[in-house]
Amino acid sequence: MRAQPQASHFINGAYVEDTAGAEIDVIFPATGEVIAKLHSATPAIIEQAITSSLAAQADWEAMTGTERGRILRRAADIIRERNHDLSVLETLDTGKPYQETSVADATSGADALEYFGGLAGSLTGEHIQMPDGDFVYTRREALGVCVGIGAWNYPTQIACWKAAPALACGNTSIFKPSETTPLSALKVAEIMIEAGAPAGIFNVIQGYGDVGAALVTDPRVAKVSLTGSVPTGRKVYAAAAEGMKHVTMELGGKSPMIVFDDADVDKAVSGAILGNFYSSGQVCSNGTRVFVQKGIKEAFLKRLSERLEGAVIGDPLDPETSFGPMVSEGQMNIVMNYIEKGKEEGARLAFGGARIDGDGFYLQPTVFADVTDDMTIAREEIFGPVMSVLDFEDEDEVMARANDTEFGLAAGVFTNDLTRAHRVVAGFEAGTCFINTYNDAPVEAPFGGSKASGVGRENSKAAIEHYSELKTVYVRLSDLEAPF
Ligand SMILES: NC(=O)c1ccc[n+]([C@@H]2O[C@H](COP(=O)([O-])OP(=O)(O)OC[C@H]3O[C@@H](n4cnc5c(N)ncnc54)[C@H](O)[C@@H]3O)[C@@H](O)[C@H]2O)c1
Repeated sequence: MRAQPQASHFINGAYVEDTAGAEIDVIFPATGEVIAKLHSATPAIIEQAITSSLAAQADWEAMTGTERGRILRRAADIIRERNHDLSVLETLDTGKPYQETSVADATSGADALEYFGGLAGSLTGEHIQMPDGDFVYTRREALGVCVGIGAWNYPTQIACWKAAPALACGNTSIFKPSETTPLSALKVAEIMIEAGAPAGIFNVIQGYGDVGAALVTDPRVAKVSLTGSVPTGRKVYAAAAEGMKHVTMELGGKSPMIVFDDADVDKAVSGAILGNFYSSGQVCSNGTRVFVQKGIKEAFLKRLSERLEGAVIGDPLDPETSFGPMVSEGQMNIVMNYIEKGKEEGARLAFGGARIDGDGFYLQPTVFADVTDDMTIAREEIFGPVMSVLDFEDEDEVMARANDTEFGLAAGVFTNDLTRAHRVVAGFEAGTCFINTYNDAPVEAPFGGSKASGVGRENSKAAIEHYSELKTVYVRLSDLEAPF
């Protein structure tokens, strides 16, 4: 199986290569096969990307929002037309089942391009009346060159969630995908040109962390948006602060999901499956600490095990497969270590817990019961298919325990008592909350984290504030006096 792109980078409307850059092997996680070989960006490539992005910015911003929006919406349409091919590529790159990529990856990217394309024509400043005829107006201006740095779990979606609002606001965008999943962002860049985008407004360059760091520290870059882990976020945020750059940080989590004993058990089990095993558990907002009220704990665990037996584990390109491999051997080993820690620290293995034999990086969906708050598996982000089930007695106790974490990305509650549901979400220290559902992330709704899980919001109108700034203009029509 080969998925070799024309070249590693896409700059100024064309594929570009520089074989002097460190090699990047792209591996199909289901088989371990190398499907493409790319090169990390050299300083010369980084320079080309920034120069082209800077050169394109003023003319792009000078277009009307409606014109910019039309191009983004055309790109969305092309992505939808090619959803099958793009989804196959995403599956090869990430190992996620086609059953998922065909509905949640390219389509989610297209949603962002369509939504922000639609908003672009309506972006305005405001008029503020002052006494004696004076007034203030604000101009909503682009920031300049915006850098996006991606994680490997949703490569197309992350590229589009960062590029679409940036471009809608008149910025240009440089995207560095994760070195683990570099393929699909190149396709997005190709499609932008096909949709009529001027060369240079969306450049993609590959590379390891050092390429990301070079982009973040370049004084010509105005804004950095990172999707990645908290440790990387701390480094990138600090480097951006040095240059007083705007940032959006979409980082990791260890989110709680609380199931009260009046909840519909089957729906709660569905929520727990969606919030732990979609994308083989490689989702930042996953509700990996599932607090189940004591009265329904055994019923919940029994139903969960029955439902997990129904997971179809296999070739992710087969549309029947519902559970694929981990993205890489390294990530599989990290998760295996956590599973061992869970056993050592006394959690009860209720389901799975083993690697599946073969060349691919497959793990079983895994559930630990009788987990306590101090266990490593209940404190650290695992980023794999490992659910921790914890017991609780009452609401006050579970709220304190749910919030006792440095993370604050997401949180969910399952209950049939609506008053309690709203009280509980108001008490969650998290940016994105769910009632009787888990992990829905439509483009119309803000998405992001509190506490160590992030800064800023992606999607929705809220993202506009993070990709533009207001210039204030005071206009005096009254007499102007001075003390001397
Ligand atoms: N909140 C969200 O929206 C969201 C979404 C997906 C994933 N994530 C998080 O991402 C993590 C998994 O992804 P990962 O392993 O690719 O994360 P990571 O932090 O290892 O890498 C993220 C990106 O940062 C780059 N990078 C690494 N060091 C850098 C540096 N010093 N300067 C600039 N860039 C640097 C990497 O090359 C990669 O492209 C998990 O913690 C997950 O929760 C968050």
